[in-house]
Amino acid sequence: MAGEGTEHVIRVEDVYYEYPDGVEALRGVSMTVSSGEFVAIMGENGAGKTTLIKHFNGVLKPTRGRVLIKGRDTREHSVAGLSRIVGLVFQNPDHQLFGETVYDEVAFALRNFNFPMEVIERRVEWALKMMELYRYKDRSPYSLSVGERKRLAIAAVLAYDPEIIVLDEPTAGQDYVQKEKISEILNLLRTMGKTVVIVTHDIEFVMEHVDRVYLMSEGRIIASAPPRELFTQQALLRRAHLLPPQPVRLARVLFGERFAEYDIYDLDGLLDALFGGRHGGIEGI
Ligand SMILES: Nc1ncnc2c1ncn2[C@@H]1O[C@H](COP(=O)(O)OP(=O)(O)OP(=O)(O)O)[C@@H](O)[C@H]1O
Repeated sequence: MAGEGTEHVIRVEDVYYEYPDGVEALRGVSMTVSSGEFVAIMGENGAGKTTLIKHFNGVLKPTRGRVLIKGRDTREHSVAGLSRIVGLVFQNPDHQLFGETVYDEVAFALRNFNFPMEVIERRVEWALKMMELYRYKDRSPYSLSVGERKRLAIAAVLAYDPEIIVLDEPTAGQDYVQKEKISEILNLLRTMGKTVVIVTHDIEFVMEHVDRVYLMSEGRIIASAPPRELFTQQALLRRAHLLPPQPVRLARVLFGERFAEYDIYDLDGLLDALFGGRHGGIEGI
């Protein structure tokens, strides 16, 4: 986790955003993300999560308030310039497919950012292999499945190596094996010192990967806390239409009032409480 005094690479200051048709999607949002931090933004459908992250590369500019990316006010910088620092993978991968082939798709940003040819080749091959798409490199992106297209959009961002990576619903539509793959990528990004923001409804994924959760509801941030603190607070979760992780819910049923005495946030914690460490861990299940 990034320590105190670490540089805030994302700083959102009292931001309001109103869509042209009058929908007020953000209502006074303030938040920060430190360098190297992994943060999740969670909340009910329509809470404003996607609207918020679209402010990080300047696709949307605040109606009121300001967004600073590494100190740069997004209103004074181009989307292209900000995108070099912030790689954003949209919820719907089709919104960011441009290339005729899978290879071109990943090479697109690298060419735009004028990387040398040999670097482009190396990076594209690396990113496609990471996302297990290399064998499709000559195919049209539109011939891929939805899950594969999502991984292609992630590969395209990984390839040009931005400092901040923002993923909108990365695990949606991915099977168990590919979800593990995305987990591996996140672990790798952590060792590389990247800053990562994930928008997701996937509580288990959040428990595994993030340092801090910003909980949103109706265009506002209603809480900011490490996942373990947040996921035991039922009233807050209910406001954001989230359920605690299943092991936490089961532990409440099993242990009632004594629940708080145990260290239960995931399945391993529950198994420890039940069997005192005499179990094979969740891998055996
Ligand atoms: N282009 C748009 N024009 C008008 N209103 C919009 C537009 N995009 C989003 N909204 C509205 O803004 C609000 C916030 O939407 P947003 O997509 O940011 O929510 P979200 O938290 O990402 O939701 P979800 O979990 O469903 O993806 C919603 O009321 C939505 O209907």
